[in-house]
Amino acid sequence: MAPVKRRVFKTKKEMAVELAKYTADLSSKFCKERGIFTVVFSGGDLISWLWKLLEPPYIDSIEWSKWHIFWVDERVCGWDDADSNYKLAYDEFLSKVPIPAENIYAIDNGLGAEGNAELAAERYEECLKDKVNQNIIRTYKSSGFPQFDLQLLGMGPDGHMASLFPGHDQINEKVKWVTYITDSPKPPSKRITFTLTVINCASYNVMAVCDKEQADSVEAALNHTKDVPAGRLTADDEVVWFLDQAAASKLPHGWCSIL
Ligand SMILES: O=C(O)[C@H](O)[C@@H](O)[C@H](O)[C@H](O)COP(=O)(O)O
Repeated sequence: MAPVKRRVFKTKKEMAVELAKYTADLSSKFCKERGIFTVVFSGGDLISWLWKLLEPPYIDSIEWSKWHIFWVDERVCGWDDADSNYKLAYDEFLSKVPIPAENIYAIDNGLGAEGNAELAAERYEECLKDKVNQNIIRTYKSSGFPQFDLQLLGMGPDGHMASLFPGHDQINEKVKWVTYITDSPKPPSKRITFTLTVINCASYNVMAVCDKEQADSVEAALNHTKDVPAGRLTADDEVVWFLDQAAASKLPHGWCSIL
């Protein structure tokens, strides 16, 4: 199994600087190896921690035209809705980098606006299958499941990741690539989400978490003291938890290096 690493930073700023370096290094590796870099975003605070990529040297050196963007989860709404993860990423990040519009794979706008979670999940899974057939997304070994190069994830205070919530059944889905929830404890209630199998097939998984509200769940996930969805995160090559000191504050002393 891939190693699970933890990196703890004094400030969110230091974390963002290292997160940018980590992402840029992987971009350069995959662009060189395959000429394509598949990146999966989550919603929440994660997007705001990508600001360093928008500055030199990264803004000028990253091969943006080779990036392909997907979402690990999305709220079931239209693209212009204030809840939309696509809108958040577009406004704060995607509108500021030259990634071709055709390389950005958002939820179906019409189904989102209609609030049709089930069909929106099916349509997003079809989109992923299409990109596998076009060799844009790789597949994981012989499983046929999609394998993304890098997923940038966040975790809620209850230990959820993507839209896989504690005590909800979506985490047990083994066949589908994308599923849906209509009673999400975190608003809005309707969401689509990658399944755990798909999430764990990724080559590199980053879990970025800040603030003390998440500290108990960080401890539970990393020490496996309680079964929270984020505690089940693995990857093919590497999982790295990027934490600020507050989020890491419940971990045993000396367990993490403070950078
Ligand atoms: O659509 C969403 O709400 C997100 O994708 C969700 O899974 C998020 O990553 C976590 O809830 C952490 O969110 P925060 O970073 O805002 O705490």
